[in-house]
This record gives sequence, structure tokens and C-alpha cells, in this order.
Amino acid sequence: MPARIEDYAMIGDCETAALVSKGGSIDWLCLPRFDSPACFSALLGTVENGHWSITPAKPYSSQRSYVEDTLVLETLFTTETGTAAILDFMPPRDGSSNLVRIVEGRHGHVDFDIDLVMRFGYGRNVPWVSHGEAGRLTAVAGPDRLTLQSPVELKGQDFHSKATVTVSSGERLPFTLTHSASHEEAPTARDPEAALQQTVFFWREFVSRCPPVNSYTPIVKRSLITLKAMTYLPTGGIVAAVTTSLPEKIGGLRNWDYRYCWLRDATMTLMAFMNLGYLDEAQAWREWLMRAVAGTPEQMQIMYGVAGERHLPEWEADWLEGYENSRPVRIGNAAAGQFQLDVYGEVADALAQALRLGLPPHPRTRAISRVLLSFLETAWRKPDEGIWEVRSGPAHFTHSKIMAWVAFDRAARLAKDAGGDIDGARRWRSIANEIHADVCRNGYDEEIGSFVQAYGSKVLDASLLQIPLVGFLPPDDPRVVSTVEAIEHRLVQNGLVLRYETDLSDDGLPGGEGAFLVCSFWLCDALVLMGRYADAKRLYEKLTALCNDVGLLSEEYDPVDARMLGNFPQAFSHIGLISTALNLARSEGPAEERSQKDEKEDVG
Ligand SMILES: OC[C@H]1O[C@H](O[C@H]2O[C@H](CO)[C@@H](O)[C@H](O)[C@H]2O)[C@H](O)[C@@H](O)[C@@H]1O
Repeated sequence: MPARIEDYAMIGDCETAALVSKGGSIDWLCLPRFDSPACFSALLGTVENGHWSITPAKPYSSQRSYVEDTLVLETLFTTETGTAAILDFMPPRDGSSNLVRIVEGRHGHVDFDIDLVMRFGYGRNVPWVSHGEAGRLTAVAGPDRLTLQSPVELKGQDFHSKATVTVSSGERLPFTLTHSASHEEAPTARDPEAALQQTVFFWREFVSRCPPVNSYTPIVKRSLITLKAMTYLPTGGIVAAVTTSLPEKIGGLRNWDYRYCWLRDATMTLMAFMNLGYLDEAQAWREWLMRAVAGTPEQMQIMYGVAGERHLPEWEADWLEGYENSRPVRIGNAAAGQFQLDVYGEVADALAQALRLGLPPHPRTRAISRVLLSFLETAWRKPDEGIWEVRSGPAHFTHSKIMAWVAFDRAARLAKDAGGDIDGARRWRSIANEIHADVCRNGYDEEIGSFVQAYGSKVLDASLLQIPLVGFLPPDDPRVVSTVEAIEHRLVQNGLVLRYETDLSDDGLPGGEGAFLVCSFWLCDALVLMGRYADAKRLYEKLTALCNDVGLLSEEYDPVDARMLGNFPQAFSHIGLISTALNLARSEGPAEERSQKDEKEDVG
């Protein structure tokens, strides 16, 4: 049985990532990319689906943390006979992908059991394992090869590779697992100690550019490192999470594959990077975006593979029993074929912000924006699947229309700022005004005194918290105030915000889910704008207390059973953590910048 979600920590090399449990077991690793088939899938099944544990042979307690300002994980094991630590990390690539584990004796001695079970193809393919000289072990199946280099000789037993080893004070035992294509020559093993220095240097250099954010600096830095680890360095793409199918409800079927690049999640990540001054990452992402969306706007997808791939068919790995029996385990994501209107607004907003924050204009941005806006001119009237990617068919989601307004609003501002394109500015502003009126007429329900999930519906939705955040209406507008209050009243469970009322609306899926964490951060942001600082701070502190011992958040949290749910770690949640910290810490935070007054009267 896998560990609880919060008992995992992530290590990664900005091309893929692994999850390590508190007990020293690596239960998830896809190679060579985030979205490649996993070779360790115990997270979604059993150890027979692949894992690599190095665990004390006798009863132990463990404590862990990242080595300061890095993604090097240190797990300290204490047993009756002594203490020993494991340093787990994935060094920046030098052509091949390496997972390094250094076992270090600290006091007395500790006996460790090592169990390496390699199963390619998401836990199904048993490789041919051969034992070479000096602790070298090679596993091959189909296109993949794993090579383990270590001073310890592992022995084959029931398709596991095993050893028991004693580590004494002052001793260091390095293990390096290298992935390569099976048809190529195996790469020479990397020096693990030098790799450790390079990894520490890489992360420290990256995080040294993070500005102080009051008392929130340590958690902001941790989130920044987490987001960076979810960027695919070769292309600039950003994944929504490094896992698939961690359930939104234990035993439920809301299990999805997040190892792809959603324009929505990625643009929000980009905003977090930019707001902390990380313009290089923003630039890399914008280049990625320009390549990914190239083509006709009708063909623009809401998500892509990390290199911009469009074909992400969804299928089920039926040999995996699922996390705590939460089936199915899905690979790929059918949401890739959905029409989600809000994405245009998110992209427009991020590109406008990029220019405002000093990113030099991209030669193709304007052309692409023009084509997308012409498409959106008629498309905004169509129903869509919305930010929550419902599987019940399209509807006129209020949030989607608001984000279509954002697209035209930002375009009008840019046209005006970019040297007097008065005609363009007029045209975009008049469409923005039309959408604005449409939303205020159809998206607000007088009877319940709140904006609602979709035109004509009575259901509340946390995405409506974006209304003041994107500047659609000012935070003191009575309709905004009453919407925020209605959400606080109806969507907050044990202090955390649910996405919407799953029991009142048909999203095409049975069963409920936990509280979607980014929504609680949005509530904090709205409260800041409304001047309710004490309430915002209280909620923020509650949220940051949900981070696990190494500062990571999943997508959702079960407000009743008090445990993490959903894919892990999730970019959305860490974006929320960073952005709300900035809003609380700065008198003029990102929420206030984004929500600059509507310019309805400006161009006429
Ligand atoms: O709720 C059903 C949908 O859930 C997933 O989407 C969610 O995650 C996305 C990535 O973080 C996010 O962009 C979206 O807003 C969330 O609703 C899943 O990926 C979808 O396939 C599924 O329909």
C-alpha cells in the first residue's frame, strides 16, 4: 500500500520527477520525461508495479527536509543502533537522466534493506536484469534501460533486486540509477558526489534571485523551487503536476493525468514567476506558447504535451489497482479536446503582464493575438466546458465569459498603449463592453444575490472569485461583495473552499471531491482587495499549515478526513501560495495590479 500523499516528497531534474516516501521508498518515476511511462508505479498499485526502497531493517523513526534552498531531499532515520541519512536527488542532466541516493551513516550503525523493483510501462513490463562487475546492474525492456551503479551488490530474488547493508558512522554509500535508450550504449556512471555539488549549486543559484516576501519568504522559495521543478527545461513547457490519477476522493473515479501543459495552469505559473522577477522562465514559456499554438485559432488546444504535442489520448491502465483502490488509473487526458473559453483570457492576460513587467515584445505575439481575437469575436458566444473541464457537455459558464472579457480588455489596453492604435482599441473595447453587459445581465442572480456558475443556474462556483481579481468589477461593487459572502456561506467547508456544489450541479461525474486548494487562495486574494486583511491572513495561515513537512501541496484537501487529495505536488496550489503571499506582503500586490480599473469609458 502506498504512503499517504502528504508523506511524499518530490525530487526532479526539470525534465521528470520522482516521489520519495517518508520511509525511503521511491514509488513514482517516469523516464525520460514527465509524461513518459513510469518505471516505478507503486504509488498507483503495489510494490510489484515498481519501487526502490532503502529502508532501515529494524523499527525506526524518520525526519526529513530539503537541503536548504535546493531540491535535494535529506531523510534522517533513527533506529536503536544509530542514525543514518539518505540524500535523494536528480542532478541537472548531462545527456542522461540520473537518480542518485547517497546513504550516509551519522552515529552508530544502521542496517538497511534495499529492494529495487523495476517495471517499465507503468508497472507492467518486467525487464531482463543482468548483474555486471562491481555492483553494476542493468535492466532492459523494450526501448528502456536502467543501470544501477553502487558499491553494494544486489541479488535477484522473485524478480526483485535485493540487499541488506550496514552503514556505520562516517560511511557514505552512493547509488546511481541511470536511464538510457536500450539501443544505445549505456552511458558511463556519473560521479555521485560531484553530481550532488552540481545539484546544490543549480538550485541555490536559481533561488538566490527570489526577493524577500516578508515572513513568507521560506514558503515562497519552496513553492518557487517546486514550480521550477515542474518546468520542462528543454522546451519551457510547464506541467500541472508530476503525477497521474491521485484521486480527488479516496475510492472515487475523479482521477486524472496532469503531466501535461495546460495553458491555464502554465500561464498562472508564468505570472507567479514574473511577479517574483523570474523573467527568463517567463520568456522560455512564451517561446513555448508561440510554438505550441502556431496554426489556426480553431485548432488551439487548452493543453499540450511538454514539447507542444497535441495528441494526448486518454486511456486506462487497468492492471494498476489505483491509489488506495481509486480506479481507474488514467493516462492521457481527454480534456485536451475540450473547448474552454477562459484559456484565451488567461493567455492574453499573461502576455500583457509579460510586456508590462519588462519582457521584450515577441515578434509573433501581436499577429497571434490578432488572429485569436478575431476567432474569439464570435466564439465567446458559444457554450464551453469551462475552467473545471466538466464532462457533462458545454454550458454558458459565467467565469468563461468573464475571461473572454479579459482577453478583449487586455487587447484594448495593449492596442492603446502600443502607439495609438485607436481603431483597434475601440473595436476590442466595444466587444469587451458587450461581454461585460452580457455577463452582468445573465450571470448574476438577483434572487440569491450572487453571480452564478452558468447563465440561468442557481449553483455557486469558486471561479467567480476571479471577478474582482481580474478587474471585471471593483471589489467594493455590491454584487462582488455579496458573491464573495455567498461563496463563504455556501462553498466553505471546515474553512476550505470547494470548487462548486457537486451535489447541485451535473459535472458528468459521480461522487464528490475535496476542497480545491487554489480556490481558497483566491478567496484570500479577494478578501485582501476588499480590505478584509485579518480574515485573509487567517485563511492564508490555515492554508500554509496544510503544506506537508517539506512544504508541498496537492491539488485538493479533504476537509473532513484532513488529508491531501489529488495530484501532487500541484502547480495551481503553489501558484496560489506565492501569489497570495505577495498580495498580503506588498501594499500593491499582483491582485491589485491585475484588477486595474475597467477602461469602459476610456475609448469612445
Ligand atoms: O474536474 C474534472 C477535470 O479535472 C481535471 O482538471 C483540473 O485540473 C486541471 C489541471 O490542473 C485544471 O486546469 C482544471 O481547471 C481542473 O479542473 C482533469 O484534468 C480533467 O480532465 C477533468 O475533466
